[in-house]
Amino acid sequence: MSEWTIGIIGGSGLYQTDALEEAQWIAVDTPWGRPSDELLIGRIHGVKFVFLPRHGRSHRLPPSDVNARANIDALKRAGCTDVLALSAIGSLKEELTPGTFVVADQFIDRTFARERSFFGPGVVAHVPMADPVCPRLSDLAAGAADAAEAKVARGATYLAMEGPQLSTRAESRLYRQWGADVIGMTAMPEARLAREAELPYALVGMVTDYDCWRGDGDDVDITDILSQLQDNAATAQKLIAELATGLPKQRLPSPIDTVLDTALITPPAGRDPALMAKLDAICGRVRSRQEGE
Ligand SMILES: CSC[C@H]1O[C@H](OP(=O)(O)O)[C@H](O)[C@@H]1O
Ligand SMILES: Nc1ncnc2[nH]cnc12
Repeated sequence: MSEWTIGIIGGSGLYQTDALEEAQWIAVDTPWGRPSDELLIGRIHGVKFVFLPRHGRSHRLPPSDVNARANIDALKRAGCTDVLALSAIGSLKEELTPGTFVVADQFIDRTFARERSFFGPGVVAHVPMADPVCPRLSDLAAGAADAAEAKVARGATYLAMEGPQLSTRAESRLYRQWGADVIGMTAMPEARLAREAELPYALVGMVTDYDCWRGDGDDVDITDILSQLQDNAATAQKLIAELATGLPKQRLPSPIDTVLDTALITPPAGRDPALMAKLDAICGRVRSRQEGE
């Protein structure tokens, strides 16, 4: 058993959090480049939290330019044990009304212009993604959203699009036929990279709009999104504080903590030392375990 350190990735509208005590912004560099911003590190009820605004504090990074590898590496390097992502999303279902907090459990990845793995020539790993989120953290996040008095929907398929433009009506309707419930631009490859970094990941999407599938003359418009974002962000601040209150005192291990034990298939002798050095935060645990064998 060990302590929790919770990484929070704040999406559009969520650029800092007031919930942290003794909070400090700390600059972190990574072998993958700079994360979106400095990390805001502090405690809530004694639990360490590390907050990172996904688009930067001044929202200067569009979705395709968010360096998700640097963000996940920085959170791992800062000692995070688990990562909760908070995101603005469009709804593809009538019942998922604006303001609903949706705890995603599946993803469809339609992104195409992003680095999606820490691994590559010289070090090969194939992590399982059948269940892309951590059920324990998702439950805790859903409980925290309830406690923050949000309308909560548990279990949803999030379609990640490249953006930055919003969908055409035909795309929006196609995604509904595919079974997607909500749409956004950032959860992929973030969730994949968290898994490669052995970080249990959960995503709470906060509905800002109905996208454009309804075709009722009330299509998504950025002004509406921004106004709903502000309401959602106020509830998200409460969610973060409630998450700290609801965490079990000690953190039991998760199977995700050790996923590279079987997923990393290049044997130690065949690994490229330069890439292994770059992977120090991501698979330092496996390396020291295997080299000690
Ligand atoms: C301004 S709405 C579009 C923008 O918001 C979402 O980002 P995030 O997931 O970081 O909240 C969405 O995916 C788009 O990037
Ligand atoms: N309709 C939408 N499409 C993609 N990303 C979004 N983020 C918020 N609303 C969205």
